[in-house]
Amino acid sequence: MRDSPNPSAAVLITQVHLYGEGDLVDVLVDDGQVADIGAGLSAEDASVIDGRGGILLPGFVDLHTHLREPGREDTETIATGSAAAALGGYTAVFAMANTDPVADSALITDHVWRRGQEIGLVDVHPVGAVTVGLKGKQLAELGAMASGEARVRMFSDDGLCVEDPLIMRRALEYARGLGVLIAQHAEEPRLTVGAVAHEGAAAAKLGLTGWPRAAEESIVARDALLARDAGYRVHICHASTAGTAELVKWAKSQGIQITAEVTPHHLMLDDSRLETYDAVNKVNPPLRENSDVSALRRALAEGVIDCVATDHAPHAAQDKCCEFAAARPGMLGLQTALSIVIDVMVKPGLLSWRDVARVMSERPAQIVGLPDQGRPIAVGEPANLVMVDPDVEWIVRGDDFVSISDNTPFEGLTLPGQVRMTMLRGRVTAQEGKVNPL
Ligand SMILES: NC(=O)N[C@@H](CC(=O)O)C(=O)O
Ligand SMILES: [Zn+2]
Ligand SMILES: [Zn+2]
Repeated sequence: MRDSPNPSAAVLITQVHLYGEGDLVDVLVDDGQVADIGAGLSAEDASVIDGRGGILLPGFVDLHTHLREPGREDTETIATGSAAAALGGYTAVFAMANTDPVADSALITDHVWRRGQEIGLVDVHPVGAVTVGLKGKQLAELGAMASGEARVRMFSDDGLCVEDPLIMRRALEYARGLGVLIAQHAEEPRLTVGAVAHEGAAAAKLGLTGWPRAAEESIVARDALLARDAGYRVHICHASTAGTAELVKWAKSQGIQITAEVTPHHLMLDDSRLETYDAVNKVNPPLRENSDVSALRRALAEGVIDCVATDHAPHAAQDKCCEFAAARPGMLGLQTALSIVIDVMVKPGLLSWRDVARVMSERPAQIVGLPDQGRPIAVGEPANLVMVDPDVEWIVRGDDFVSISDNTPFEGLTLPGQVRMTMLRGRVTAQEGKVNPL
């Protein structure tokens, strides 16, 4: 575990419900750790944060984010993405490798890690590419990235699928030797040539080329079998169909080591959104049908899908405000993820607050093997925390986000729940909507 660069002063968080449960308590944080928990605590030198009955959870861990640095700093940087993460309640994010240049060497992955630490708002863990240049032909130097300063623990060609089954098989075998995670963007490219939207009635009516469910599900099934034979784990990025949930359930029932994430947008939106031809709704995998949305919610509630990951994908206005087919896929997620989860999962009773801690913090930390994140809120544990006011409602305005880009599909929506404070190793990184840089 890494030490905090400047161990912070003591902080007393008063009047919070741990995991939204039980009586109100105070939590004393000192030297980067939870030092005491109880009613009516006092501490001479501590700064006090009035919890006002808020909910205290372990800081969120995002297994899937795009920060666009290096290469597209006009759309997001490690600094602005870190700020968005802290404001969203995150204490660790995994930055995907599809940058320019691609993060397929320790030179790049170490740079991303160091830059994240300099900014100090969230631990930015670089994801290494599985193949050189994301080209799918030759394995990247996974070992060199894993043993670099960033200690890369997750590899993915996200944006593209590791399409060749032999390369995927080799990747899993190497990953097993290194103890790292392979995360697959499941898309059989021969089935998605020219595809821009979910293959269904909505796309047919609008004349948009369809991305069939089978393009995702065939890779999920294949990779489950490859993981079985490798005797090693595989992680499925952004599950988007009912069939993917069924396949993951089946694979788990066979003892196959498979895990899966779902995005907030796939938990809330469906392809009825396409009608406006507004490319803010264009994303990979595409928004599916209402029946898929329901199945994904159920699968997350039941633990078939392990966690929520944002797939935060900033894009410039000129890459979004254009013809639907020409627009880039992807949408912002870091600053809306919690509120969407509250709206579609907590409010209808599908998840408790303790479950929110599980799907947004504990499971992702376990899946990727982060020892200091997703820990219980208990004395002696690292103080990576988020405090939430579940009752406040707010209106989404892309312009208000700290991200450089503003491509949110939730523009104008009233959402519940606000992050009041985020803390990384005892240091407040965001409070009442403001970030607190080092
Ligand atoms: N999700 C997306 O639609 N886009 C992602 C790539 C990806 O996650 O596949 C991006 O990098 O913009
Ligand atoms: Zn992807
Ligand atoms: Zn992605």
